[in-house]
Amino acid sequence: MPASLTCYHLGFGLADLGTAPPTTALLCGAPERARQIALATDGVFCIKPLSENRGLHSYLATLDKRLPLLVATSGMGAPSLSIVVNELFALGVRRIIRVGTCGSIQDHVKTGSIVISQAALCRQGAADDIAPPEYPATADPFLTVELVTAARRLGLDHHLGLTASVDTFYEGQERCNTSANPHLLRRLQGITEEYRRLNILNYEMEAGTLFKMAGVYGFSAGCVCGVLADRVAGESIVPGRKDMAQKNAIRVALEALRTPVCS
Ligand SMILES: O=P(O)(O)O[C@H]1O[C@H](CO)[C@@H](O)[C@H]1O
Ligand SMILES: O=c1cc[nH]c(=O)[nH]1
Repeated sequence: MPASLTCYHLGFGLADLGTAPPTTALLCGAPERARQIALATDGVFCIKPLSENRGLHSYLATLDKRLPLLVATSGMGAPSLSIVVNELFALGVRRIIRVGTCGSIQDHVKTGSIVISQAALCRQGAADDIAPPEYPATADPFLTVELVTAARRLGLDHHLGLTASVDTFYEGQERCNTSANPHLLRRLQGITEEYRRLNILNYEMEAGTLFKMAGVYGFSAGCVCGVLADRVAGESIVPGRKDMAQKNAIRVALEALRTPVCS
């Protein structure tokens, strides 16, 4: 990509990334989480905010003044993530860790803990524009080992397993009591129980498409999410769990980058 070009959606280009452009990105659904990582996390030094175009807050940073890091926002859902990831790849990013939040659908996966996704059941329309539905949505195994090792080292309650990535927070995750739409399509009624029996751990809305893009484009992707909803007990976000869940997901991602065991 020519240095003079600005990515249309991200709102910055290679010329903004200095002489050693980051090849690693942390990608959050929420702009506040990107801001928190870049501006209020031990060991992360923000070189400069890059853009807030369309609410996609991005920062140029380093980890421990050593590893160049892009901290970016994907927005919610796969269509937005696909645009952001496409443009990050064009800028030379080759390793992406999604640092997200999720809802647990298993009794043993408690709120406040974290889930590291080894692969995703990808029920996402955007991903079908990139690869066929049956194309595997898998995380980079080495990066995933780094995330699990980091969680262990930090002594955090964590789970490694399968994630369901879907397009909607309400209908697609079988919410009808807390949704403005109480009518669920027949094919979605009972879907959470079905996924539970398939040993899927959690619901979120981006990992599957990220993993498929990683396979097709040729980059390394991982995903760590803090659990803030207990979908065995109910539909709502559990108050008071969000901060800890997010903080733990951030800690795991940074620790994985800090102390790699696979390379
Ligand atoms: O907290 P983030 O990273 O946005 O992730 C989760 O939260 C959003 C829904 O509330 C979706 O984007 C879902 O994947
Ligand atoms: O239940 C949840 C919580 C966060 N994000 C989701 O997609 N679902």
